[in-house]
Amino acid sequence: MTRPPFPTRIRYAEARAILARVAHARRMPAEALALSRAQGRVLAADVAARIDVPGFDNSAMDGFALRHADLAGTGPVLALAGEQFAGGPAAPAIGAGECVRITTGAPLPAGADTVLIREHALVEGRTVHVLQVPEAGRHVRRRGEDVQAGMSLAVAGEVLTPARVALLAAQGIERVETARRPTVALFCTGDELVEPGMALAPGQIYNSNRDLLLGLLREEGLEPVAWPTLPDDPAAIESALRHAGEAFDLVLTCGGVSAGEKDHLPALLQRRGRVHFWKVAMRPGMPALLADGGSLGPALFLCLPGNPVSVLATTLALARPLLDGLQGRAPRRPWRARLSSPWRKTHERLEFLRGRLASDGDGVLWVEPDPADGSHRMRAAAGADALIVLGEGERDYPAGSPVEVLPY
Ligand SMILES: Nc1nc2c(c(=O)[nH]1)N[C@H]1C(S)=C(S)[C@@H](COP(=O)(O)OP(=O)(O)OC[C@H]3O[C@@H](n4cnc5c(N)ncnc54)[C@H](O)[C@@H]3O)O[C@H]1N2
Ligand code: MOO
Repeated sequence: MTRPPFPTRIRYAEARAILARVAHARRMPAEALALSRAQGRVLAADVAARIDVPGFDNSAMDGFALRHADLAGTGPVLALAGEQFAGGPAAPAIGAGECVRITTGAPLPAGADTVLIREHALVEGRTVHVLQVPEAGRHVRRRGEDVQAGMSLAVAGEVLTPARVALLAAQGIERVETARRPTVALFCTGDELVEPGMALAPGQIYNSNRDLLLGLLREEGLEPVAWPTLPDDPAAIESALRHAGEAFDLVLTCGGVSAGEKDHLPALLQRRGRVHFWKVAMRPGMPALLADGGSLGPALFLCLPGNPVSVLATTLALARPLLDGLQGRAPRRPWRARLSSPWRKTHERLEFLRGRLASDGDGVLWVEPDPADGSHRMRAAAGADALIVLGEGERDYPAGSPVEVLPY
């Protein structure tokens, strides 16, 4: 048997390295987006602060701005000299023995250095009795206390979470450079597939991978386009993939990528494209294939196996790193948990087992592996909320073993 001219039966780490290299070479271009539409995007350029925040010393509470030096002695009394509301006209500077009524966020009047909260004051006409003396500087938010102009606020590769969007909005920034999102065409293949809502003939099954893939990709913020299900017919597959290959950044297929007589994708991509790898030593998900489209078009092709749990595992373990890489996203933080039950791993490949996460009263994260580990057993995957990654090789994992988990 001649060796194929591409990596095959490779280790998962090697597949990740190839995905990273291919993604780097196909980086999405940056596009400037209105900040209000940028949530969830990957930043394509660093952002530095333009202004100090707070922009001026201001009150953290509703109450009275005063000079702390005036509070010496017992039962201090101050003269109410004016008012300073947030966004209102500036109050005059306060002099000795005076205070100014102030609201939260209002600039501290000149001369004031401390705020007395409303609840600790008794007001009689223009006189304010101080019931409880605050520490010097209390309830004052200093200019630049949170952000100083020039400091780094966000760096390329970070995802714009709502909090990061708000941080940039507080700078008056209205446009940001983000990585364009890859466009994704989605194909399910197989003569046995019937869409939900139709009647099943003998030997047919419902297409469940389409909704699984649409959901997983939408959770990544993508807007995948599902194409009609493909029959196990080489000419029909070639024609559809060529159309998608011309129009999308990524063509994602599921099914028809293994060793069967009806598995046409590997031959097609070897003939018309350039295969980066086929078959990764992982379970489930072994038959996954990555290729450049070649004469099928400029798209990248990632072909996932058809078994539903394999789709879940390969999407999280292969497609997601690829999509992250295409957008220049910084590596995600790994999650670890302890196995609630022992597990005996009896095969060589890297395992992506289904498990359910729960944290205990001590704040330790545990994961309960589901013994229903067949790659067709979607009920176990649906009852779980994480994939448990177990290293290569046979091994006994006692209860309590720390393991990496991919929550979903
Ligand atoms: N001789 C070998 N047989 C198989 C191998 C192998 O290496 N040598 N690999 C096995 C592994 S591992 C997997 S995973 C599957 C993957 O096969 P394919 O990618 O070719 O997928 P299909 O054969 O088309 O389908 C597999 C399975 O999944 C069902 N399926 C497919 N699409 C959908 C869908 N959209 N929704 C729900 N279910 C779907 C399909 O009916 C099959 O039952 O191959 C093993 N065999
Ligand atoms: O790799 Mo297959 O996905 O084990 O069932």
